[in-house]
Amino acid sequence: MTTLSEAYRDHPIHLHHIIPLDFDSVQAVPDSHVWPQSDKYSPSSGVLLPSDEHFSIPIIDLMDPTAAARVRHACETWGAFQLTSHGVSSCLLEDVEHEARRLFSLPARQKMKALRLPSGATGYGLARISPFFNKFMWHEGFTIMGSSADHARELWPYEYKRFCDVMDNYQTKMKALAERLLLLILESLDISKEEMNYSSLVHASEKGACTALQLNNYPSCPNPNQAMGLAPHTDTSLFTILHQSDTMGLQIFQDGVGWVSVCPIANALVVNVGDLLHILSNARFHSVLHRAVVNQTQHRLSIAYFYGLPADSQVSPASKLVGSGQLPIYRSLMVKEYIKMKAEHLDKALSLIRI
Ligand SMILES: C=C1C[C@]23C[C@@]1(O)CC[C@H]2[C@@]12CCC[C@@](C)(C(=O)O1)[C@H]2[C@@H]3C(=O)O
Ligand SMILES: O=C(O)CCC(=O)C(=O)O
Ligand SMILES: [Fe+2]
Repeated sequence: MTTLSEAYRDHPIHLHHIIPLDFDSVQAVPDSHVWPQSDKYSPSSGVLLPSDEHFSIPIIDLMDPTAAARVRHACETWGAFQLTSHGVSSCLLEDVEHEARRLFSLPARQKMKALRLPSGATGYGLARISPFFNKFMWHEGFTIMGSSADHARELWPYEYKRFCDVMDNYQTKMKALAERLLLLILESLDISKEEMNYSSLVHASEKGACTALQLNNYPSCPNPNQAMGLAPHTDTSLFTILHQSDTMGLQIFQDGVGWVSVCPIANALVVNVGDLLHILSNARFHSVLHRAVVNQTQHRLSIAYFYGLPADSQVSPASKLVGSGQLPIYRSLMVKEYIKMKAEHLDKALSLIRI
C-alpha cells in the first residue's frame, strides 16, 4: 500500500536548498518576495470584504437538520463554508494554535533542524506549490502526516511530548469530524448509505483515508500589498478543514465577483472542497481557488487538515451522478497518479484529466 508520504516522496519538488526567510530580521520586503501588482493574482487585486451576506461563504451548523441541503448549496456555489457546532472543543483549537505558535517562534536555526528532507513530505519548509511561482511567499509551513515525533524531537529534544500529544489529539478529532462530514457530503449529493456501501469511495476510505496536517505561519509584513502569504491554489484533498487564528487573511476566488475574504469566526472551522471531491462529484462541487494575504501589524496562523483518499485507490465521478444524460467529465485514475499530475502541472491537472 502506498502511503501519502510515499506518494509525495515520489515527486520531490527540489525545495530543500531554499529555506524560508528569517522574517524577524527583515525591515522591508526583499525583491525575491515582491509580487507583481499588475495581474489578477496580485495581493491587492479586487478584494471584497464580506459586509454583505451575498459576498460571504455560508455558515452551516452541523446539528441543523437541514445541514445536508445547506452543504450542497455551499459546495455548488462557493466550494466552501464555515462550520459551527462541529464538536471540536475550543480548548483543543487554542492548544493546537498555541503549539503551532511555539514552533514558529523558535529561532530560525532551530527550525532548520526539522527541515523537510529532499525526498520527504513532512517537516518545516516552503509550501509545495512554491516552485510554480517566481516569487517567494510570506509564509513558512510545517507538515505532519501521522506522528510528528521525529521532527518534534529535533526541535525540542527534551520536551517534544506536549507538541506531539496536541497534534495527535487534533488529528484524531479532525478524522472523526471528517468522517461525519464525508457522510453529510455524500447525502448532499443524494448518494444513499446503501449506494455508498458499493461506491469505491467507501471501500477506499475503509483502506484508510490519507490525511495530512499543515501548520501555516504568516508573519506580519512591512508592505502587505507587495507580498503574498500563500499563492492561489486549490487543495488536492477531498476536502480541507481549516482553523484560522483571529486575523483576516484567507480569501476565496468567486467567478464574476473576485477575491472574497473569509472572516475568522471564533470556534468555526472553514471547510473547502478539494480536487478529489470535485472529480467525484463530476464538477458539481467546486474545488475552490483560495489564497492567504498578509497583514502589516498582525501575525496570522492557520492549521489545515487535508482529508483525502488512499494513494492506491481509484477516483472517478460517482456512478450515481453519471448516466441518464449526464456524462462523466473526468476519467477515472489512481489518486497517486493525480498527485503526480498536480506536482507537475499544478492548476492544469484537472483539465488534463477531462474527457
Ligand atoms: C497532503 C498535502 C496537501 C498539500 C501537500 C501535502 O503533502 C501537505 C501540504 C499541503 C499543502 C499546504 C499548502 C497549500 C498546498 C497546495 C501546498 O503547497 O502544500 C497544499 C498541498 C495540496 O493540497 O496539494
Ligand atoms: O492560511 C490559510 O488560510 C489557507 C491555508 C491553505 O490554503 C492551505 O494550507 O492549503
Ligand atoms: Fe489550501
